[in-house]
Amino acid sequence: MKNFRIACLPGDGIGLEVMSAAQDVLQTAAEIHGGVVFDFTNFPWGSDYYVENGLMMPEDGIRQLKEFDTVFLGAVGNPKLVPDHISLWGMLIKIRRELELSLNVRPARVLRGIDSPLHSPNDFNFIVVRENSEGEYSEAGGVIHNGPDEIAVQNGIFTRKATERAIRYAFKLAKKRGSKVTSATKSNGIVHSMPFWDRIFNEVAAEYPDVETRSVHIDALSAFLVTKPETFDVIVASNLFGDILTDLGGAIMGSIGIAPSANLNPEGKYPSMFEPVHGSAPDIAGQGKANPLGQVWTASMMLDHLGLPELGAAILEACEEVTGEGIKTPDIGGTSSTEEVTAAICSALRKKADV
Ligand SMILES: NC(=O)c1ccc[n+]([C@@H]2O[C@H](COP(=O)([O-])OP(=O)(O)OC[C@H]3O[C@@H](n4cnc5c(N)ncnc54)[C@H](O)[C@@H]3O)[C@@H](O)[C@H]2O)c1
Ligand SMILES: O=C(O)C[C@@H](O)C(=O)O
Ligand SMILES: [K+]
Ligand SMILES: [Mn+2]
Repeated sequence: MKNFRIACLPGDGIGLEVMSAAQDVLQTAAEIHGGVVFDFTNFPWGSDYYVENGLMMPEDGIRQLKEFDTVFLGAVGNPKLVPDHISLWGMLIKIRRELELSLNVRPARVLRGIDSPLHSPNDFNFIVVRENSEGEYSEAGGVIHNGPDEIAVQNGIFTRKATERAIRYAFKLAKKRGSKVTSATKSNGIVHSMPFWDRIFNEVAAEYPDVETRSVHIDALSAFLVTKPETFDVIVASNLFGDILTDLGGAIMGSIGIAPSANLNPEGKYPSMFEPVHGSAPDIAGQGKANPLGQVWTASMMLDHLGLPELGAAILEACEEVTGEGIKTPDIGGTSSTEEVTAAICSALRKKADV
């Protein structure tokens, strides 16, 4: 029996609902496999924890997470209780930084039975590699003076090391997937960091002459993801651009509630963290309407990472069987609840074990 220790951080809002769903699916996957155990430890960190303790997670929280094989997170944020920049930087971004999760990998593709809002989605299948440690997400800056003289300064940080790491990972991924890399730039408007980004992209591209490359300004790239998403394979983007492109990726799949992500520590020095792209969705929290597919697909990516790719693939196939049968939450045009979709995925998985 192989035992995997998984630190689970449901977080806030629908994070709790989709986490419980994904844990049920993972337990079912372990049952049908027969040779693995997923040992979940749930941590109650998040906005409610903040109200009680003045922190999103305990002082030694990062040290606790380092003891696990992976971290599995739902969503963080409850703007009624805690300002969003405090909740995000106090937990999600803190974990990304302190566990050195410098890459955020976010696929988007057409899933069976889910209608894209696009007229001709043409079976797109792309993956965004988001630089996850710096860029536009930076603490460098501040606010000075008051009243009409008040000034806010926010500096973007682009290091050669992190830029090159993200771009190189994108090329390695493209070699595996067999096709091309698109770089998200904005070197016409952002005059220092983006020409620097382009220069490093071109340097790395020169080492991969057999991979087709192009640089596209982020504004045009956003439009192309709507008009011809099937022309993209791997897209590499800075932290903010990658953030925006991946909600767009979710939207063209049918809902941002479907999109998964892996926050990777590329050297394996610390555990990697897996979380869906979406947030805590306060508008639907507690109503049983949350789409569990983003968290469940994220679980499938986590199994790939843990060396169980067949089990990961079985989970994703089970999801597509269920959506193919029309068992879906309201965000993708269905009438089923989170629990009904989850139960259907678990029973589709059990059926696989019977054959
Ligand atoms: N990684 C994260 O934990 C993360 C990501 C984004 C936003 N947030 C936080 O979440 C809170 C809400 O942010 P937001 O409203 O901008 O983004 P959001 O992703 O929470 O919600 C945007 C819209 O998508 C819908 N949606 C999202 N996930 C869904 C799902 N699984 N099923 C069905 N519908 C779903 C919501 O109902 C809402 O209408 C804020 O506090 C924000 O900071 C956290
Ligand atoms: O990185 C962020 O800004 C938080 C959230 O929007 C995300 O995409 O993970
Ligand atoms: K999330
Ligand atoms: Mn986002």
